[in-house]
Amino acid sequence: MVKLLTDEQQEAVDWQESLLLTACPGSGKTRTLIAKLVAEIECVRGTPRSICCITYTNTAVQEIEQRASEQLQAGDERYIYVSTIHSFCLHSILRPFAWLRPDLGGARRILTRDSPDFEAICQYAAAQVNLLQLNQADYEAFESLSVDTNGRIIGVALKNDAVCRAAPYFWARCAQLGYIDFGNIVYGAYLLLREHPGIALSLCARHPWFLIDEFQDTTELQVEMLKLLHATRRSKIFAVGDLYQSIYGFTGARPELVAPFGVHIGARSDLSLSLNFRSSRRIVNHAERLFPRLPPMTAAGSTRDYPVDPILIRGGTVFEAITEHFLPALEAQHIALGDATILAKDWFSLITLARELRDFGTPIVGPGARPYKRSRLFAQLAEQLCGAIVEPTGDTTRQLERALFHTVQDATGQARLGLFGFAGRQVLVRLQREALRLANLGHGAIAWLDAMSQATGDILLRAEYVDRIQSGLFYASVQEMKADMIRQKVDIFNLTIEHLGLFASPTRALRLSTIHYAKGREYSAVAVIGLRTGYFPFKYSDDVIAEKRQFYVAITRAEKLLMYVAERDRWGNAPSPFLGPTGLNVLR
Ligand SMILES: Nc1ncnc2c1ncn2[C@@H]1O[C@H](COP(=O)(O)OP(=O)(O)OP(=O)(O)O)[C@@H](O)[C@H]1O
Repeated sequence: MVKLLTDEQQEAVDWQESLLLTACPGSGKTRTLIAKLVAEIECVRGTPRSICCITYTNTAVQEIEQRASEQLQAGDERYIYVSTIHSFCLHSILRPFAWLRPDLGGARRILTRDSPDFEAICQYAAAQVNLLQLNQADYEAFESLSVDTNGRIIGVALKNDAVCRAAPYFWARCAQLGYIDFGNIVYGAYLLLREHPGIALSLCARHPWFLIDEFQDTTELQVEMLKLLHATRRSKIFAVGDLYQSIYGFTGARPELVAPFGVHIGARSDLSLSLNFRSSRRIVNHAERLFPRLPPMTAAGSTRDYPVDPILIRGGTVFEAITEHFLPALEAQHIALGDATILAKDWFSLITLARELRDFGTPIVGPGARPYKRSRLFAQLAEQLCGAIVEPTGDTTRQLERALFHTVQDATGQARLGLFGFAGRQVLVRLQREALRLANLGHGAIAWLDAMSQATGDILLRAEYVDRIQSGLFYASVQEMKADMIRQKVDIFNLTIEHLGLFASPTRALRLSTIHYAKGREYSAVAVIGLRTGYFPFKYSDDVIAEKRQFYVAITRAEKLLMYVAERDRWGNAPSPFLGPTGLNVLR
């Protein structure tokens, strides 16, 4: 099914040279990108080439693949290659060409926050510089370590002197244990591209177009890589983004690199998408007060005339603001809980609220909502199996397949791609049948978890996806989940299959999330919390405009209802200056 495009979207798709497209919030950036992806297949069909699309997160990759597949002819999937920047660097550059520079670590496992050795590696590196107690911010700084073209540290880690000093030990320890971190994946790929021009030639022979999503959040390293690709003169670049939505400065993103890059590659840059199909006119007006655009952003979607002004709630606690104002407003406007979100600058400000809302009986998803660690081996598959029992959706099989694949990978260290085929479906049918049988016994979620984790081990052992020792890991991880829940003071005997299923199909629950998580998403109703002086923007912030952009991203997620929450804090701080005369002017 071909989606209709506006004239401005169509003009961008039809442009046959490199293009930097500025797109205001809700202007159909993704729709335009997908239309370009599908349109350019015409020039590669029947060849070994494909159109390469690089986007920011795995979720965005899945969304683009899925939405594109609705418009593709049978067999055309092979002509699109959608990937995150890290996956592109790893699979298209580092691994195939690692033999040119084995020291760059192309053959190593990827180190993520969930890797079993992550904390031990950080602690080892920190100890080398006499940092003996690591806090959350230190782990985050290690996790986001990234470098510029000269290998110098950039981004948030720069503000953490101890982590900067510990970084060489961190990288050396990673190498020793056979890991590579995200920062070095991109840096290693850049070095290979720079030192071996043949690599760029081979990539450009394969991909006549590179489509780049969220270009405002690109780093110097990524810009330099694109320049090296463009220098072959064999590929064109279609980059789409919005400078006002650049919120990844902490990973080294530099929106000021966009314009010079456009000039460098001779890209057209006068085209912009200015119709917002997401938000009501009243919400768009607020966004325009924050960052007036040229041409102005205009509400053009079905919610255009929605008659509710954004609301400011001040004083009281966040919990009171949500339960006494936001939830009743959702009910009055007939907005489902699953269509609404509460946004905060960082996830720890959501933890207490999550606990209070859980006790209040409001179904929620997001940080603090899960009473156990998400990384527990059996957690993801258990949630998906429960979701399939409680509320199967059109996407259930696909999500189950993905969960099963990841669970087997975590248990065995092996990527068993066969799980996405017929053999995987057979295992899934067995798992689902057993999950349903056990749920029908009506003994509650804890008994279900115990029995189902053992059954999963047996089914996967019989299908030869795990060995005998690995088959016991699922039950063991359920014991860890139980311990997590007891620590969180959850009444585990009242936990139901519905509770577990909620995390798999969050359409019935209110989502609590950070603004970064919400980027690229849209909700009928949004409450932005923490709008206090000193906190938003942070009183020691050296980049208030970056925080203003973050606030801009938050308010432009809303379609119909927008609520600002300036809760009371113990220092009696006034509401955020973003709400005052220099910002939205909603303070009286
Ligand atoms: N030509 C169009 N006609 C009608 N609706 C459209 C059109 N283009 C996009 N939309 C709708 O507008 C909404 C926003 O689209 P999308 O999420 O792609 O915007 P975006 O530009 O990526 O936004 P943001 O940058 O804020 O994340 C979606 O619901 C989409 O279906």
